[in-house]
Amino acid sequence: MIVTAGRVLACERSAPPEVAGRWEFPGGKVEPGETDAQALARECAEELGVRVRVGARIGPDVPLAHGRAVLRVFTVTLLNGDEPRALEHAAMRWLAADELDSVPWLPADQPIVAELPVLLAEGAA
Ligand SMILES: Nc1nc2c([nH]c(=O)n2[C@H]2C[C@H](O)[C@@H](COP(=O)(O)OP(=O)(O)OP(=O)(O)O)O2)c(=O)[nH]1
Repeated sequence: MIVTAGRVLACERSAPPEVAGRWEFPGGKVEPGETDAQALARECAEELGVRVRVGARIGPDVPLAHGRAVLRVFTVTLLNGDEPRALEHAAMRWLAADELDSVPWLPADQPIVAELPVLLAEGAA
């Protein structure tokens, strides 16, 4: 989860068809031999073209529908003034706390998104 000036970066999936058009936090699967933080930093570079420092975990681990993995979200800080670009997503938006419901999040994200207004108010980044 990337937060800048009280807004969280939401990304629209372009594929596969069953989840295209749904919104998510940038990230992806942990590869063998990677830590969670290494995987997240790699995915941020691949998907957004940014360098990041991975911070604290937020929200619960949410089991994914297929039951073989969990969704785990961390705060990350952008490094060196890097600005995210949607290299693999259909679109990207910076959402304020009162705009979180303006996009259709993936189902697994909803318990985490529900905690964001409090985290944003606390200045999580
Ligand atoms: N990155 C991300 N994935 C999410 C979120 N919510 C959610 O249900 N998912 C699911 C979608 C996918 O089934 C899985 C992440 O897989 P992915 O396809 O993004 O992973 P990846 O980048 O490694 O892709 P690939 O190499 O397997 O093609 O987690 C979310 O907020 N962010």
